[in-house]
Amino acid sequence: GQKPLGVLTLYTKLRQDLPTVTEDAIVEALRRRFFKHKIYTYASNILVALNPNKFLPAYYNPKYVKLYENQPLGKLSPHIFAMADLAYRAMLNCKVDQCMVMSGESGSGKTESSSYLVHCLTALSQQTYCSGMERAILGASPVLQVGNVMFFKKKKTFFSLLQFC
Ligand SMILES: Nc1ncnc2c1ncn2[C@@H]1O[C@H](COP(=O)(O)OP(=O)(O)OP(=O)(O)O)[C@@H](O)[C@H]1O
Repeated sequence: GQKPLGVLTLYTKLRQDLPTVTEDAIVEALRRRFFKHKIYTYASNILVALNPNKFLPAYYNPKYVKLYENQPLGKLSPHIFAMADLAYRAMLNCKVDQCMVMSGESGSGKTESSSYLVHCLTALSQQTYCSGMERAILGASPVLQVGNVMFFKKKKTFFSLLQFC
């Protein structure tokens, strides 16, 4: 296969896309992408999501959960499912609680993005590699939302999605 994009390559790619890193250059790069209906952009391992204010079916086809599964960040085009997969895999591999923080002004899409993350995490956790026992535990531990924090449980590790504006 294809050589995965490492952090260095990603950085080089960013440098190519943004020869001068100023606020104007960043906004302009995001604007150019937005007009091509590309609402997701990586800044290193952070995902910047722009609110398209309309449903973009091309992004959320369920097959993309599978496509982004277990892929190094940056190999495929930026996507919220890639972030879900990254955190999910870190939880499974390192057996350490994971926390995803979503920050943005009111109306920027935090709640909407949370539901895409929940959708993807739920799908990932129902994959066939889950043992029957894990599935039983998952089934008994539905996602819990307390205020702006959503919790998932998988074995002894917790998942939380935090939102703030
Ligand atoms: N990825 C997206 N695709 C389609 N529509 C979106 C997306 N993100 C946001 N929206 C639209 O923008 C609206 C506002 O988004 P959302 O409610 O998620 O904002 P928020 O950041 O949670 O706001 P608040 O902080 O006020 O709760 C949504 O109701 C939805 O119509």
